[in-house]
Amino acid sequence: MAVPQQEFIIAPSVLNANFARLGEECDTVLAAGGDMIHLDVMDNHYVPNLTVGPMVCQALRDYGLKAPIDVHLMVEPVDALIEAFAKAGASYISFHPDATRHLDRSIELVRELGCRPGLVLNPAVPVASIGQVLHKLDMLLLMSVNPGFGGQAFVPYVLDKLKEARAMIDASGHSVRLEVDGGIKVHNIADVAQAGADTFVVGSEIFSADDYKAVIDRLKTRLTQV
Ligand SMILES: O=C(CO)[C@H](O)[C@H](O)COP(=O)(O)O
Repeated sequence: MAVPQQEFIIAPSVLNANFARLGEECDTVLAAGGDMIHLDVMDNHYVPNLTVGPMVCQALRDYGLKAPIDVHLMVEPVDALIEAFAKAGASYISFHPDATRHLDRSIELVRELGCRPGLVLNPAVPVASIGQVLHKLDMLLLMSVNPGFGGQAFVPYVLDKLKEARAMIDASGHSVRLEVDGGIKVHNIADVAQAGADTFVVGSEIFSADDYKAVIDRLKTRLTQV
């Protein structure tokens, strides 16, 4: 049974935000039309960069952030940080299958802790590799850059992976969001949506602009044309 196309969601990645005033940056980007905050957690081990831990997620909740927080764990191993981010107010918690020894158990852990589980596939990892656990997910995130840094160019072959993932999700009959992350811009978001994505992580395109609302309006206008 096919699942109808879900509404489009823009998830601004705060990787390129001004971390000295992160709470205000989140307020501004949400007021500008962002739907949820995407938080990139990097450990200088799974990826060659180091960002934030659960304290920052908790600080955003304490600051008053009500929007969903979409946590992308680029860490290895994952289970201890799944627990810490669940306690710190994460909404979605997504991680990479190759960062845990017990994939099914880690997915269950996210669910047991009251969060929405997601899996993240790097560009070269086949979509079919997570077929057995697709029904357990709320999110499948396809990386369209090699993870670790904002501002990289979209990897073109991920368009075909999105089509494959969309077909797999629709055929499964389960409601799984199909998120894409890396190199999403005004000029390519429509093609990426056409390929099947419904949730778009956008970092530098928004945070390098003076007017976040103008960029998000342009992204959403492109989506209305799909
Ligand atoms: O996860 C990421 C990198 O690992 C970032 O979320 C992603 O790259 C978004 O930034 P941009 O839109 O600038 O590509």
